[in-house]
Amino acid sequence: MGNEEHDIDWDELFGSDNDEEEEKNDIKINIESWSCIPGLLLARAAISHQDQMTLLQAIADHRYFHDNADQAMCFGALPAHFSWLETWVKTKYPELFPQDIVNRTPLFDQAIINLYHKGKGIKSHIDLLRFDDGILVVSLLSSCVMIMQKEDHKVPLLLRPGDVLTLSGEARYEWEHGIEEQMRDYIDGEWIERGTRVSITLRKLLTTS
Ligand SMILES: O=C(O)CCC(=O)C(=O)O
Ligand SMILES: [Fe+2]
Repeated sequence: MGNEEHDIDWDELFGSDNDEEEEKNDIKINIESWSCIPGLLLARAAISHQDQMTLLQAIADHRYFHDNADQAMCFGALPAHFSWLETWVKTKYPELFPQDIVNRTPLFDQAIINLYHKGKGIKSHIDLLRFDDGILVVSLLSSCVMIMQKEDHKVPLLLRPGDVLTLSGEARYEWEHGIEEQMRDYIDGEWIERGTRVSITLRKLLTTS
């Protein structure tokens, strides 16, 4: 009997410090990058389901999309329901930006909340140069395919609810990003039906001194 007790693998039952290490590594494995687009990173399923719901609830409570608007903006100190994302990046996902960006304070002082009804998109563009380097996009509610484009080189990215996309350097300044107007997206041999999508884009205005 006593011997059996010694056979129990307590680490397997209750986890060990090593498991915690592995979990941390898992998070890093979930960040995708594209060698052809330096500065583009995609943290998969980075926002918990609960945090996604809390963000959506805040967006509903603050009536960002009142009067049929499909876009709203916040400037200056971000409201608490978005500003936690700054601490979240700095503490949980600092590798999403180069160090000089992640260390700046504030990391972001502008938010755009976009509502895409099914089938809607956004024209291919590079974000205005009055915004600094380092842009973060949270996807909520529905998947869609975003197209990264530089000259005739197009790279499709599947964005799912809870994914966090970051753009810096080449990805921010040299590649356009856009979302086609279509009801469904074809990617990796699969059709993915669109629904209503909400995104939160966080940026930092350039300081003009
Ligand atoms: O909705 C998105 O995923 C991107 C939004 C965007 O590119 C922008 O507002 O500049
Ligand atoms: Fe953009």
